[in-house]
Amino acid sequence: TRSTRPQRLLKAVQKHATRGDPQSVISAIDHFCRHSEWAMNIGDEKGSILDSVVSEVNPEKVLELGTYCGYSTVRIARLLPPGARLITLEFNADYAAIARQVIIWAGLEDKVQLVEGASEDWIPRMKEHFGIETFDFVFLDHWKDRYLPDTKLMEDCGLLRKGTVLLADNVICPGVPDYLAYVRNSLSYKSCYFKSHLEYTKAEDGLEKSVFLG
Ligand SMILES: Nc1ncc2ncn(CCCCCNC(=O)c3cc(-c4ccc(F)cc4)cc(O)c3O)c2n1
Ligand SMILES: [Mg+2]
Repeated sequence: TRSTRPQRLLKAVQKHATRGDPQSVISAIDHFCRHSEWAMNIGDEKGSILDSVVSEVNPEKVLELGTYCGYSTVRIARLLPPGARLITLEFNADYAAIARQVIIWAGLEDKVQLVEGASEDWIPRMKEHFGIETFDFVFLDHWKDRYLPDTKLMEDCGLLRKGTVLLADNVICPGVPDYLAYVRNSLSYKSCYFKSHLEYTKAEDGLEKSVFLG
Protein backbone atom coordinates (compact mmCIF):
# COMPACT_ATOMS: atom_id res chain seq x y z
CA THR A 1 0.00 0.00 0.00
CA ARG A 2 1.03 3.63 -0.56
CA SER A 3 3.23 5.16 2.12
CA THR A 4 1.87 7.94 4.34
CA ARG A 5 3.06 11.56 4.27
CA PRO A 6 4.75 11.24 7.69
CA GLN A 7 6.58 8.12 6.41
CA ARG A 8 7.79 10.07 3.36
CA LEU A 9 8.83 12.94 5.64
CA LEU A 10 10.89 10.54 7.78
CA LYS A 11 12.54 9.09 4.65
CA ALA A 12 13.53 12.62 3.60
CA VAL A 13 15.10 13.19 7.04
CA GLN A 14 17.04 9.91 6.92
CA LYS A 15 18.21 10.69 3.36
CA HIS A 16 19.18 14.36 3.74
CA ALA A 17 19.88 15.02 7.42
CA THR A 18 22.98 14.08 9.41
CA ARG A 19 22.37 11.78 12.40
CA GLY A 20 22.87 13.70 15.66
CA ASP A 21 22.55 17.09 13.96
CA PRO A 22 19.18 18.66 14.93
CA GLN A 23 19.58 21.66 12.63
CA SER A 24 19.99 19.37 9.59
CA VAL A 25 16.80 17.51 10.63
CA ILE A 26 14.91 20.83 10.86
CA SER A 27 16.25 21.94 7.45
CA ALA A 28 15.42 18.59 5.82
CA ILE A 29 11.80 18.73 7.05
CA ASP A 30 11.38 22.37 5.97
CA HIS A 31 12.81 21.54 2.51
CA PHE A 32 10.47 18.53 2.18
CA CYS A 33 7.43 20.63 3.19
CA ARG A 34 8.30 23.54 0.89
CA HIS A 35 9.32 21.54 -2.18
CA SER A 36 7.59 18.16 -1.91
CA GLU A 37 4.53 17.97 0.35
CA TRP A 38 3.01 20.50 2.76
CA ALA A 39 2.71 19.18 6.31
CA MET A 40 1.41 20.81 9.51
CA ASN A 41 4.78 21.41 11.20
CA ILE A 42 5.15 24.84 12.81
CA GLY A 43 7.72 25.56 10.06
CA ASP A 44 10.76 27.83 9.85
CA GLU A 45 9.14 31.26 10.21
CA LYS A 46 6.99 30.54 13.29
CA GLY A 47 9.76 28.13 14.36
CA SER A 48 12.18 31.03 14.73
CA ILE A 49 9.69 32.75 17.07
CA LEU A 50 9.37 29.48 19.03
CA ASP A 51 13.19 29.34 19.28
CA SER A 52 13.41 32.88 20.65
CA VAL A 53 10.73 32.28 23.30
CA VAL A 54 12.32 28.96 24.39
CA SER A 55 15.75 30.60 24.61
CA GLU A 56 14.31 33.46 26.69
CA VAL A 57 12.53 31.07 29.12
CA ASN A 58 15.40 28.54 29.23
CA PRO A 59 13.02 25.94 30.70
CA GLU A 60 13.91 22.85 32.76
CA LYS A 61 10.45 21.24 32.39
CA VAL A 62 8.60 21.46 29.06
CA LEU A 63 5.24 20.05 27.95
CA GLU A 64 4.33 19.84 24.24
CA LEU A 65 0.72 19.03 23.29
CA GLY A 66 0.63 17.50 19.81
CA THR A 67 3.91 16.00 18.56
CA TYR A 68 2.93 15.14 14.96
CA CYS A 69 6.28 14.24 13.28
CA GLY A 70 8.47 15.75 16.00
CA TYR A 71 9.58 18.90 14.15
CA SER A 72 8.78 21.33 16.99
CA THR A 73 9.95 18.71 19.50
CA VAL A 74 13.40 18.83 17.86
CA ARG A 75 13.32 22.66 17.65
CA ILE A 76 12.62 22.93 21.38
CA ALA A 77 14.79 20.04 22.67
CA ARG A 78 17.91 21.24 20.79
CA LEU A 79 17.79 24.48 22.83
CA LEU A 80 17.29 22.90 26.27
CA PRO A 81 20.07 23.02 28.91
CA PRO A 82 21.61 19.69 30.10
CA GLY A 83 19.23 17.88 32.46
CA ALA A 84 16.15 19.66 31.11
CA ARG A 85 13.23 17.43 30.05
CA LEU A 86 10.55 17.69 27.37
CA ILE A 87 7.36 15.58 27.63
CA THR A 88 5.43 15.49 24.35
CA LEU A 89 1.93 14.01 23.94
CA GLU A 90 0.75 12.49 20.66
CA PHE A 91 -2.72 10.94 20.19
CA ASN A 92 -2.06 9.26 16.84
CA ALA A 93 0.08 6.09 17.08
CA ASP A 94 1.29 6.37 13.46
CA TYR A 95 2.48 9.96 14.00
CA ALA A 96 4.12 8.92 17.30
CA ALA A 97 6.09 6.12 15.58
CA ILE A 98 7.46 8.58 12.99
CA ALA A 99 8.20 11.24 15.61
CA ARG A 100 10.20 8.76 17.71
CA GLN A 101 12.45 8.08 14.70
CA VAL A 102 12.84 11.79 13.88
CA ILE A 103 13.81 12.55 17.51
CA ILE A 104 16.34 9.67 17.50
CA TRP A 105 17.80 10.87 14.16
CA ALA A 106 18.31 14.29 15.74
CA GLY A 107 20.08 12.62 18.69
CA LEU A 108 17.70 14.18 21.23
CA GLU A 109 16.06 11.03 22.67
CA ASP A 110 17.68 11.58 26.09
CA LYS A 111 15.88 14.92 26.53
CA VAL A 112 12.49 13.86 25.19
CA GLN A 113 9.74 11.59 26.55
CA LEU A 114 7.09 10.92 23.90
CA VAL A 115 3.81 9.71 25.41
CA GLU A 116 1.02 8.25 23.27
CA GLY A 117 -2.45 9.31 24.32
CA ALA A 118 -4.89 12.18 24.68
CA SER A 119 -3.90 15.36 26.54
CA GLU A 120 -7.04 15.26 28.64
CA ASP A 121 -6.13 11.78 29.89
CA TRP A 122 -2.46 12.50 30.59
CA ILE A 123 -2.48 16.04 32.02
CA PRO A 124 -4.13 14.84 35.28
CA ARG A 125 -1.43 12.15 35.60
CA MET A 126 1.67 14.31 35.08
CA LYS A 127 2.52 14.61 38.77
CA GLU A 128 2.15 10.98 39.90
CA HIS A 129 3.34 9.39 36.63
CA PHE A 130 6.24 11.66 35.66
CA GLY A 131 7.10 13.27 39.01
CA ILE A 132 6.44 16.70 37.55
CA GLU A 133 5.67 19.52 39.99
CA THR A 134 5.06 22.36 37.54
CA PHE A 135 6.02 23.14 33.93
CA ASP A 136 8.18 26.12 32.97
CA PHE A 137 7.05 26.13 29.34
CA VAL A 138 4.04 24.62 27.50
CA PHE A 139 3.71 24.50 23.70
CA LEU A 140 0.12 24.00 22.46
CA ASP A 141 -0.19 22.55 18.96
CA HIS A 142 -2.85 19.82 19.24
CA TRP A 143 -6.62 19.79 18.55
CA LYS A 144 -7.61 23.43 18.44
CA ASP A 145 -10.78 22.83 20.48
CA ARG A 146 -8.62 21.37 23.28
CA TYR A 147 -6.38 24.43 23.86
CA LEU A 148 -8.83 26.09 26.28
CA PRO A 149 -10.10 23.05 28.22
CA ASP A 150 -6.55 21.70 28.57
CA THR A 151 -5.26 25.07 29.82
CA LYS A 152 -7.98 25.12 32.49
CA LEU A 153 -7.14 21.48 33.27
CA MET A 154 -3.45 22.37 33.74
CA GLU A 155 -4.48 25.21 36.07
CA ASP A 156 -6.74 22.90 38.07
CA CYS A 157 -4.02 20.22 38.32
CA GLY A 158 -1.56 22.79 39.69
CA LEU A 159 0.83 22.26 36.77
CA LEU A 160 1.33 26.00 36.14
CA ARG A 161 3.35 28.29 38.40
CA LYS A 162 3.82 32.06 38.56
CA GLY A 163 5.80 32.75 35.37
CA THR A 164 4.98 29.58 33.40
CA VAL A 165 4.92 30.50 29.71
CA LEU A 166 2.27 29.05 27.37
CA LEU A 167 2.97 29.38 23.64
CA ALA A 168 0.09 28.48 21.31
CA ASP A 169 0.39 27.73 17.58
CA ASN A 170 -2.33 28.46 14.99
CA VAL A 171 -4.20 31.15 16.89
CA ILE A 172 -5.36 32.60 13.52
CA CYS A 173 -5.28 29.59 11.17
CA PRO A 174 -7.06 27.22 11.87
CA GLY A 175 -7.77 29.55 14.83
CA VAL A 176 -8.56 29.15 18.52
CA PRO A 177 -11.01 31.99 19.30
CA ASP A 178 -12.21 30.70 22.69
CA TYR A 179 -8.61 30.18 23.91
CA LEU A 180 -7.53 33.64 22.68
CA ALA A 181 -10.46 35.36 24.40
CA TYR A 182 -9.64 33.54 27.63
CA VAL A 183 -5.90 34.27 27.86
CA ARG A 184 -6.35 37.86 26.64
CA ASN A 185 -9.13 38.72 29.12
CA SER A 186 -8.12 36.66 32.15
CA LEU A 187 -6.41 38.51 35.01
CA SER A 188 -4.31 35.36 35.49
CA TYR A 189 -2.42 35.80 32.21
CA LYS A 190 -0.25 38.41 30.51
CA SER A 191 -0.68 37.67 26.79
CA CYS A 192 0.89 38.90 23.56
CA TYR A 193 0.55 38.02 19.88
CA PHE A 194 3.41 37.26 17.46
CA LYS A 195 2.12 37.82 13.93
CA SER A 196 3.50 35.40 11.34
CA HIS A 197 2.32 33.10 8.53
CA LEU A 198 0.84 29.62 8.29
CA GLU A 199 3.74 27.22 7.80
CA TYR A 200 5.15 27.25 4.25
CA THR A 201 2.38 29.60 3.00
CA LYS A 202 1.52 33.31 2.70
CA ALA A 203 -1.65 32.97 4.79
CA GLU A 204 -1.67 34.85 8.08
CA ASP A 205 -1.17 32.89 11.28
CA GLY A 206 0.54 33.63 14.57
CA LEU A 207 1.62 32.49 17.99
CA GLU A 208 0.14 33.69 21.30
CA LYS A 209 2.52 33.87 24.25
CA SER A 210 0.76 33.88 27.62
CA VAL A 211 2.53 34.15 30.99
CA PHE A 212 0.61 32.63 33.92
CA LEU A 213 0.55 35.15 36.79
CA GLY A 214 -0.54 32.64 39.48
N1 LIG B 1 -6.27 16.00 22.73
C1 LIG B 1 -5.15 15.64 22.06
N2 LIG B 1 -4.14 15.12 22.81
C2 LIG B 1 -2.99 14.77 22.19
C3 LIG B 1 -2.88 14.93 20.83
N3 LIG B 1 -1.91 14.64 19.93
C4 LIG B 1 -2.36 14.97 18.72
N4 LIG B 1 -3.62 15.42 18.81
C5 LIG B 1 -4.46 15.78 17.72
C6 LIG B 1 -3.80 16.92 17.00
C7 LIG B 1 -4.13 16.90 15.51
C8 LIG B 1 -3.30 17.90 14.78
C9 LIG B 1 -3.42 19.30 15.41
N5 LIG B 1 -2.86 20.34 14.53
C10 LIG B 1 -3.61 20.86 13.56
O1 LIG B 1 -4.76 20.49 13.39
C11 LIG B 1 -3.00 21.89 12.66
C12 LIG B 1 -3.65 22.18 11.45
C13 LIG B 1 -3.10 23.11 10.56
C14 LIG B 1 -3.79 23.42 9.28
C15 LIG B 1 -4.35 22.38 8.53
C16 LIG B 1 -5.00 22.67 7.33
C17 LIG B 1 -5.06 23.98 6.87
F1 LIG B 1 -5.66 24.25 5.70
C18 LIG B 1 -4.51 25.02 7.62
C19 LIG B 1 -3.87 24.74 8.83
C20 LIG B 1 -1.89 23.76 10.87
C21 LIG B 1 -1.25 23.47 12.08
O2 LIG B 1 -0.08 24.09 12.42
C22 LIG B 1 -1.80 22.55 12.98
O3 LIG B 1 -1.14 22.34 14.16
C23 LIG B 1 -3.99 15.43 20.13
N6 LIG B 1 -5.11 15.81 20.73
MG1 LIG C 1 0.33 23.86 14.45
